[in-house]
Amino acid sequence: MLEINVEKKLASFTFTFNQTLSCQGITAILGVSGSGKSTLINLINGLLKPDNGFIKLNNRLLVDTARNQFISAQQRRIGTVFQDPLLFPHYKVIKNLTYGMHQSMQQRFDEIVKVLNIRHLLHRYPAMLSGGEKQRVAIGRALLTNPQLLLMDEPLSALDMPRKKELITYIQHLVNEINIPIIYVTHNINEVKKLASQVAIMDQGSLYNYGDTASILQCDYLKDWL
Ligand SMILES: Nc1ncnc2c1ncn2[C@@H]1O[C@H](COP(=O)(O)OP(=O)(O)OP(=O)(O)O)[C@@H](O)[C@H]1O
Repeated sequence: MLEINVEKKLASFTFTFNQTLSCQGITAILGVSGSGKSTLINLINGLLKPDNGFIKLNNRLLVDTARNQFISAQQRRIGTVFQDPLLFPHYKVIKNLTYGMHQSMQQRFDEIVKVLNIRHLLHRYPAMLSGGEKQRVAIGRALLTNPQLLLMDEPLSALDMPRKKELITYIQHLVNEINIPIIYVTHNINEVKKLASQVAIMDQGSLYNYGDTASILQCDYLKDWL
């Protein structure tokens, strides 16, 4: 469970978000460009500090401005997968995967490599991978840090349509087989339909609506998106 009650002044508005996310399966954060989706992700993973408020993950305080408490990004036990996979170019895939691996994940290495279908890539350098393969390695690297929560910020946006479809299948496997809660940022409603159990709609820096996918897809706001 992720409890969020934060404010942050941005260039064109003050970002506000006050909602507890159950984090069962995949929670999509949906909104147009500039609505504050990445700001939310970066407040959760500790790359940004709120001006006011708190965030708690499974009852663990990550930040609380009233108590002057701020847990660093490295200590949050949250993995983030960005639009750009950002692998170390001079390390082979295997070293990219094991670089920040948590000790407890050694016995799950094979399982994660299998789910993401990256075993045949382990001894290649990132330059020898396609965009979709790089993104699968980036997801594997994030999972091997043993996070309690995985954040994905538009992970498909740099990929062509066949690769998008392929990666969606792998993300679905993660939820079923690795059993990790995922917060998934997108402005693509088809990705929401395929992946998400819950959806939060962001609009001009505020939470517009939050609920299970079937009911949120009915809301007036999304009429023009369908
Ligand atoms: N560090 C910052 N300081 C001030 N303003 C910011 C900062 N980061 C983003 N903004 C502004 O805040 C607003 C929300 O940006 P954000 O990147 O969170 O939106 P987004 O929904 O993720 O957009 P996109 O889909 O284009 O990535 C934008 O108007 C942006 O210009």
